Amino acid sequence: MTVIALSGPIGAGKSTLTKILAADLGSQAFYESVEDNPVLPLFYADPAKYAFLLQIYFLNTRFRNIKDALVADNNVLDRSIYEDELFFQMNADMGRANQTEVDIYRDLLHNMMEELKTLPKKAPDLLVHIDVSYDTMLKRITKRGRSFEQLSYDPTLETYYKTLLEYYGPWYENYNYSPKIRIDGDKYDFVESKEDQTAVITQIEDKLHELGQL
Ligand SMILES: Nc1ncnc2c1ncn2[C@@H]1O[C@H](COP(=O)(O)OP(=O)(O)O)[C@@H](O)[C@H]1O
Ligand SMILES: Nc1nc2c(ncn2[C@H]2C[C@H](O)[C@@H](COP(=O)(O)O)O2)c(=O)[nH]1
Repeated sequence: MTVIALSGPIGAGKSTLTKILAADLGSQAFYESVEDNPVLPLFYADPAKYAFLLQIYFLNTRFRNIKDALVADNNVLDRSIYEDELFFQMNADMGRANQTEVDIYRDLLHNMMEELKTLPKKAPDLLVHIDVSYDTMLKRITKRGRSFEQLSYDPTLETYYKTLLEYYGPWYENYNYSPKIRIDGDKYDFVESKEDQTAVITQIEDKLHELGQL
């Protein structure tokens, strides 16, 4: 039983690599709630009003995903729960949540994380982190085309995305819930190039071999 979690900024390629990796390993893919997420468009329209609600929504849906993924065989999760606090901290630092909301959210998150310790597997076996530059991130957000994520929808998203990248660097360095591997998302086009796709899969499989998980 091997559980892999993807991490990385918006548009890094997590969902795409989750699909590729799950197909390659014969695992089940677990995606975060985006298309069916009723709060996400509200958040992008009015971040200060909906930051807390969106965070609670993601926490709830991700926790359900994790409970399913950590008890079944061979799964790939398209974002780790460990990134949730990064998002909320950043939004709070940008003035979109107050200290009471931050304190309540943290308490709830840590309370729920305690529950994970009772599961057969307490953390993923491997975190696969996709690193991207701002230019790559923006190119992919544009390519995917969700209207409310576009700079034309809200030009202040440029600052939001650049700040997000600044939070991700230290987050990845400090991440220690499981072994981890960094994929160069600028270098590898695992959508258009079969060769790049193979190179990325090989890096991940080599790491799984090294860990005795494959
Ligand atoms: N390595 C890559 N090279 C080129 N395009 C990519 C790559 N990874 C993802 N994409 C494209 O970028 C967009 C965002 O990818 P997605 O997997 O949805 O990102 P995430 O789940 O991290 O937000 C999609 O249109 C996808 O086809
Ligand atoms: N404020 C938050 N936004 C979040 C969180 N997790 C995801 N998201 C947003 C970012 C994207 O617009 C969308 C999907 O994320 P992808 O990286 O998969 O494109 O949801 C969060 O915890 N807080």
